Amino acid sequence: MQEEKRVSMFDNAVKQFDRAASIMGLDPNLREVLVKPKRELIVNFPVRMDDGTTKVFTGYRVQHNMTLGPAKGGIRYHQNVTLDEVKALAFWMTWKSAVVNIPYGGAKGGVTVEPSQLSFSELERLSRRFFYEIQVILGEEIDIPAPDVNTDGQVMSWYMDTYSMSKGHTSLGIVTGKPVEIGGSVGRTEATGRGINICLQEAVNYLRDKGKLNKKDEEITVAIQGFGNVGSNLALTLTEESKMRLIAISDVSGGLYKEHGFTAAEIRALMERTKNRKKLLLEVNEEGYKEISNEELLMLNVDILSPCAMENAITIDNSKDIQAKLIVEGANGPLTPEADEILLSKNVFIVPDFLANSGGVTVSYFEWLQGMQWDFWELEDVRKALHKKMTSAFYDVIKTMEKYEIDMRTAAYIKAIDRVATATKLRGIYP
Ligand SMILES: NC(=O)C1=CN([C@@H]2O[C@H](COP(=O)(O)OP(=O)(O)OC[C@H]3O[C@@H](n4cnc5c(N)ncnc54)[C@H](O)[C@@H]3O)[C@@H](O)[C@H]2O)C=CC1
Ligand SMILES: O=C(O)CCC(=O)C(=O)O
Repeated sequence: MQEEKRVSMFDNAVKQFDRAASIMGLDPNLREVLVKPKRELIVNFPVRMDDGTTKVFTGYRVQHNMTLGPAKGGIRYHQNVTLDEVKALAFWMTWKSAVVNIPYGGAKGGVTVEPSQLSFSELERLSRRFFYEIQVILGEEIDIPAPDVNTDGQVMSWYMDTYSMSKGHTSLGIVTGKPVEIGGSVGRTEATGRGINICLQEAVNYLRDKGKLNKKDEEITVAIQGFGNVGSNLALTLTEESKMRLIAISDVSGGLYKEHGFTAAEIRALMERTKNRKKLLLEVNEEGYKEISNEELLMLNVDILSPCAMENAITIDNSKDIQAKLIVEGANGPLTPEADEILLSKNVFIVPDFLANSGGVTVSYFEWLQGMQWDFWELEDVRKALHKKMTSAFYDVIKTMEKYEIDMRTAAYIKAIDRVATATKLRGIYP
């Protein structure tokens, strides 16, 4: 595990790309162009703390590729954020936008900070100052941030306000994931989880059609790691819209197990109680739930596992003990390449992260369209459009997978690389 952690996340991501590039016979000159990030910005910026002292924080914004349209991707606040991590996440954003066929490139940002150590007003000062610092490379048609780990609608509101103050007018298109009251889109908060559930349901349909899963929905068990924006909204859509049994959930504080499955009402209540980053286990102590650790959750005897927390949750060490037959990756990069290989060799069907979690950026795109036109959609229309985009991307990738007889991650790369490579060639590699 130590060995794996020292490996660069960006290098690991490039290994995935290279596998697809070699299968599709990508021109090596194009490979050079498509792998390297276009811009990498590092900012060290001061924040006044409540006790009157000043702390200097480090933040990043990486724009990986902008061929198909403006760069797009979230900003995370976490103590482990590094340039290498942000580069990998920006890289995946390029292929995410391309695979779901929206006119965006890829970017990502982050600040190295443990946000639970900040007061509300320190968080606001940090957010405003960071956004102001990276504004030099942002713009409504250049690079549009969004929420990621430990950032939310409130942080997006401060970003939008900071940018708008410097422009002298309200700029709705500069950031997505805003609250609906200030130009956000209905359906954005739930979008990533809802999109993962669409992929999960389609993967089950596909495996049933192929005779690889012979269970009714009622007999299918699911475990979800992570109960933040992504994991909790997946839990909610799954329990509301299918008969599958969600038997385990978890967050950083640990997990909860319920043999007969959580109901949608229970998930709603847990979401309400864990609002504002309160921890699942510290908030819940009723009977009926059994406490389990995150490691135990991953190894449960379930049909479907969805890691929706952080990267590298499943490694060379624990992958051998995973019993799920279907993994739908909600987080970005939850499997190390070694774990991926081990699970594929055990015939586990893996729906890759940048396809499965592309519902968030898809509804961000809808939000951006609405904001740029000052014209807003109904929830039903957002959900319908999301469903159409996700199912069409899912089956595009399935067709590619069957054509080359490869795994779904490599197929998703081939589909996405092909789109960006075609656009790059049409525009000209050496403008
Ligand atoms: N928010 C979004 O729209 C999107 C997020 N993602 C990815 O999904 C993942 C989760 O993001 P969000 O839900 O937005 O973040 P969040 O900050 O809302 O929630 C993160 C969750 O993971 C849990 N967690 C953190 N460290 C953990 C650990 N070591 N073990 C178990 N649980 C742990 C937290 O307690 C929390 O429940 C990240 O990989 C993110 O990049 C991907 C696509 C879009
Ligand atoms: O909504 C967006 O623009 C991007 C969300 C994100 O950061 C991701 O999909 O990883």
